Amino acid sequence: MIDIDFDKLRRIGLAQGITSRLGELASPVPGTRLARVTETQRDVFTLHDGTHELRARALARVSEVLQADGDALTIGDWVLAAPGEHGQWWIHERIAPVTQIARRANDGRRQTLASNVDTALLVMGMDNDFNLRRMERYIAIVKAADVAPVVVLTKADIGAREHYREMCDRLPATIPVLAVNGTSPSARKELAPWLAPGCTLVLLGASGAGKSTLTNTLLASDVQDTGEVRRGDGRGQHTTTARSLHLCETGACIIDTPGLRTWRPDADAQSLAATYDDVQSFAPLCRFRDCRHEGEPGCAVREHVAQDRLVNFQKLVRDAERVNLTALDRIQVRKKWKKLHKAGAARTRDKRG
Ligand SMILES: Nc1nc2c(ncn2[C@@H]2O[C@H](COP(=O)(O)OP(=O)(O)OP(=O)(O)O)[C@@H](O)[C@H]2O)c(=O)[nH]1
Ligand SMILES: [Zn+2]
Repeated sequence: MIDIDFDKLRRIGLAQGITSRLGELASPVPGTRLARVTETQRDVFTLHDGTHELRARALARVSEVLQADGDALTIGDWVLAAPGEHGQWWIHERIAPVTQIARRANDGRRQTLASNVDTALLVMGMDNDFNLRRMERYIAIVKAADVAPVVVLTKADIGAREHYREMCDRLPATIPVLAVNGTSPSARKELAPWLAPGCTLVLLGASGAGKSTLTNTLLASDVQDTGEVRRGDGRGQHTTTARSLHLCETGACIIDTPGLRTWRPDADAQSLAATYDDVQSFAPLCRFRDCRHEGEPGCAVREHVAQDRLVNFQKLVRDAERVNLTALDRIQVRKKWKKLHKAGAARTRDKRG
């Protein structure tokens, strides 16, 4: 039997996708408990089971299997854990995440950022840090991971308000854009539609963009609004002791991440291209079916999509293609050489024979 308290776990974001995966497990270890990873520190993990925080390590086979796939235990993951002999908890299984945001490090290794996330708050200041192209990259990366993007422009109180207009003009209307003062409680009201109970959000953006400020504002209990003072010991209701995955008053889970200015997408060119709704919807109207939207006549995409946005789109896709191609190319080249070598050896044999 696995120990699962659904009501309590729903409070820390347990959703249908994970429960059905749990039912599909071949042979779950008896006596294990379902819990969520709320903090990672090298090989020690903080888990939450809906009531308590647990400190755990992963069994070697769990980390090895994940590592072989370029995967790793990540904040937001759901795991099955059991106590060992000395009060130490062990992670016996990781439930395959429904969504996962990852990036490629410069050496090509995959780094996971957050698992089982519904919404990504893409945080950018309306100050010197403002950059339309970088925001478009963020959007493509999270959409390719099936996570819904919300653009949150911070420093509305001190930044250049026209940046808000620029962003709205640039992006398709399907992507929500907010301008907030992250230091003000009003930000909580503006973000309320994404803070429903059981939803998990991750904040992504460059260092100094205002992620931690916004997280703190979203986490603070609004005493004036509810007329209530925080209850309990801060566990379960408020995971105040956890640094990375926090429980918001509204019932949403919030993951704060370290600053990431740019990151290489962990997605192929095709899935990245598919995230540009506007390009995808106009492309069928181009005169040529294989239009690259690079100057062909009768191009509907060039007619409707802002030029700089299109240039950025093409760069993103080309970059992703190049990464794919180099890996593939290497295999192709190796195959070709092997073939030539074999043919050469066979010819030599024929001549001699
Ligand atoms: N006036 C104003 N200041 C803000 C706002 N958001 C953030 N700041 C300030 O900007 C600075 C950086 O904010 P942080 O929240 O630490 O930024 P961060 O994205 O968490 O940065 P890292 O933790 O390095 O990734 C702090 O001095 C904040 O007080 C805002 O909406 N208005
Ligand atoms: Zn075209």
